[in-house]
Amino acid sequence: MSGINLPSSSAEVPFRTSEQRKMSFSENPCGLVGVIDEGTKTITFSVYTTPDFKEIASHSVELSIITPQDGWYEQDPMEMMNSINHCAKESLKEIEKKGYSVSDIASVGITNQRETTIVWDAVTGKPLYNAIVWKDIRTSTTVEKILAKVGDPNHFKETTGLPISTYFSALKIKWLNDNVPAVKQAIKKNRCKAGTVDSWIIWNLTNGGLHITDVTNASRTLLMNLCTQNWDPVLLRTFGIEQEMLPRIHSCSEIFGKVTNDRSALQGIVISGILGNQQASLLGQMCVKPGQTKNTYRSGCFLLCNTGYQPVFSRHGMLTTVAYKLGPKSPTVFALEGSVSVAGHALSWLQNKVRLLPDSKEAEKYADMVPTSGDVYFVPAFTGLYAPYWSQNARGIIIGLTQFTRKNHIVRAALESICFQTRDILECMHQECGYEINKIHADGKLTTNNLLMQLQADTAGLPIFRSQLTDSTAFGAAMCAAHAEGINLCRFEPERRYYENVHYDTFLPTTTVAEREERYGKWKRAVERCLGWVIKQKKTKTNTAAYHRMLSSLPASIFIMSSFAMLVHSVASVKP
Ligand SMILES: Nc1ncnc2c1ncn2[C@@H]1O[C@H](COP(=O)(O)OP(=O)(O)O)[C@@H](O)[C@H]1O
Ligand SMILES: O=P(O)(O)OC[C@H](O)CO
Repeated sequence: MSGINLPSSSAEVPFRTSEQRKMSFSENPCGLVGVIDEGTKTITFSVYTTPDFKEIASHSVELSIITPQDGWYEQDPMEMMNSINHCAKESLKEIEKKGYSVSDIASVGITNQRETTIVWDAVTGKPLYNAIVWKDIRTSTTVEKILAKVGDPNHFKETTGLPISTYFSALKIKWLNDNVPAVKQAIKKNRCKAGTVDSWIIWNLTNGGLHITDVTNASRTLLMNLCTQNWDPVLLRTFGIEQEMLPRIHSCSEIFGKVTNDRSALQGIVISGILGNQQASLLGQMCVKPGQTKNTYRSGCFLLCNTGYQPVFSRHGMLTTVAYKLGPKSPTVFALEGSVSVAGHALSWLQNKVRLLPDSKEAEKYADMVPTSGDVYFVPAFTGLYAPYWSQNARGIIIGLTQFTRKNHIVRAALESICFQTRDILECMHQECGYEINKIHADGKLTTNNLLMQLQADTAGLPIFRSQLTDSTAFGAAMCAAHAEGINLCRFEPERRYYENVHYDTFLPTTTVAEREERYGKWKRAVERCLGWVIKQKKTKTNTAAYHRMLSSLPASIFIMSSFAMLVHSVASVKP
């Protein structure tokens, strides 16, 4: 099957004849596709039929998050693998009830939370540390040091499309190398492997046979050159990372290999798709033409605008990222992305930490009990703010409280914060890519919240098209896997899927321009107040060690002065 030159959706590829279909289906007559969706909060395994992509089974479990210190987010890589296996087993039971068997699954696609970084021992296959999750900010001191040297947060932007931020994998690998002796040792012995979650999953499924990633995940590391789509030697040197540690970069859709791990429920199945989860939902939403835009509302919120074959470099805080590359010989399609680190996570916080909500699923009910947020604004900058601010020193704020404020107002303000953050992105996106963004395709669990969708339309002044597909991310990954040359289970048919199969609920704006601008102006004032809140990073155990290492390289007089300052600090922190 020839590669399909998306996004020019008119680049037609002939339908397979029934003879060809029989041939390619000879091994797997039912042509099912499985998807591992490893999100920050939830792991799901689902199974789709082809070529109509009906979901016939799905099983999810929540993944624990470990927060050893404020701003640190970790996950257990072994729990990830066990959960994936559990979900796969449960889904396989479901398909068996429907008359299928595991051998009907022709291939499996993987989509994952991006930037989250894992290092492991190539010999034992064991993780050398917990996964450091994308929103973790332990590397903020390193970021500050790099910024002090290079001056410009966009120093690597032309090469990578990304600003220097705690968000990206390079900083996390550097931290692991600098702070975890087991990692340092493994690197010395040439046994250390590193990667994003997709690489870890594939390494495990193939018993260490494959150490690979795809171009979308690699484009989120701050180590990949967007032009060559390979690891950049200058960046590797800058972060002190050996190329041997890193996976080989592939396209998103090709036959990578088979699951060989005999403990995996997926043993014997071909792996033919890898895609970061936000790129997968861009595909799943059929945003395949330049200018088409989607926003996914999950723990975070990620708005991507397809910019076609040319990377567009942002001057206003958007990221330039690879959207997809559907085969080794297919062209690379790029996107501009506005990333919001806290969306649904704000609701989880209201539920689990401050207990204003019994369940984030009930946010709509609670927020709907009041007609407005009562002029309360909630900026959930728990670990700083991502796009377009990129401020690691911002912290959360709830402002505008009066004696009349009820918890319902705060819940409503949390929903509005998701909408205002999206508006922040839209403001810049339009200036950057020049496309008239006249509607947004919305997906993700949070979009079941009708009030959120209406508030989004009212805040952005744009119609929101909510996909009725249960999961655009998994759907995008399923299409990507089924499209791979040699698997040939589907032809990527944006037009047909768009108009015939996927249905949308539409939410139209009900506010006037003046109302929108007034409220948005207040949001911007609230944001201003939370920027730069953190003046000095708190010293942690580990960065105290790094601090001492740094001190040992300074002249003695400075050392004495610094030690005196630390002593004063520790005396001051002793409680009476
Ligand atoms: N039905 C729902 N209504 C509103 N919010 C929801 C609902 N279900 C989940 N959420 C929110 O969505 C977020 C998690 O979505 P999920 O898709 O599981 O995340 P992830 O992509 O991080 O794995 C949570 O932060 C939770 O607050
Ligand atoms: O797991 P999600 O849906 O919050 O997505 C996380 C993103 O991929 C992080 O960049």
